[in-house]
Amino acid sequence: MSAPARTALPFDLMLFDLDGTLVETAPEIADAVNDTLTELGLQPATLEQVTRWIGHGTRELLVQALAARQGRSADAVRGDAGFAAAEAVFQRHYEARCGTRSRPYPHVVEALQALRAEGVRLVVVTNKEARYTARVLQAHALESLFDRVISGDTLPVKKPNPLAVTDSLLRFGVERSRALLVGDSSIDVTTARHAGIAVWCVPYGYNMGEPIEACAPDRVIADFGALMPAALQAAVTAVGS
Ligand SMILES: O=C(O)COP(=O)(O)O
Ligand SMILES: [Mg+2]
Repeated sequence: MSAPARTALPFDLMLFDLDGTLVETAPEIADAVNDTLTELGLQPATLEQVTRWIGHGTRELLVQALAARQGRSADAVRGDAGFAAAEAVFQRHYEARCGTRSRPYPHVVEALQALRAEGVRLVVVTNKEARYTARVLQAHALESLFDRVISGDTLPVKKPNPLAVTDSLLRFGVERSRALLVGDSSIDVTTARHAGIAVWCVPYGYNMGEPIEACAPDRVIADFGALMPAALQAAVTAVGS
């Protein structure tokens, strides 16, 4: 694929985390977790607990939920012969819940449309498994805004491994210095650091209960309404330096 023309912004490629960055998904994930726990005869979890378990993909989230509710270690749950059956129950419930209570965060759609109009390549990089990613994006008519969607099981490794980023740099012919990852967690910051690209974070997402500032992203933006102004300001700073 040919390299994109340089945009007026400092970035020709922007990669976006999904859960907690583009879309508020915790309420419907919590619904699916609690449908599953109830069906398995276990006590439900709170929204706060489920929110802290988001980040390493929904399979790992289910491991954490079962470990907490059964008083076992995560390793014991993963190694349990019955885990596949629990996963099938979760899959059924989460597919039914996807898109019911999730919402794109304020200004996300307008910001993505504005970036596309500038010619920036846009990629989703999420640890959520592809079957659910597709449903969430479809439910909110977001898929057509992206040039590529990379889920937790699209490549052999997931974040914080930087492969999704480095593979996108190659595919779109973009230099590291012209790419930005926008995320909400330490996993996103580490992914960007491993890939050698800039990382900006939103403070409202799911960072396993920690404030995002503790992860030292290059910039914290209040929301997607601040994304384009911050990028334009970074362009001015780059020209001035
Ligand atoms: O599904 C998860 O656990 C996390 O997904 P994210 O990478 O989009 O935040
Ligand atoms: Mg996230």
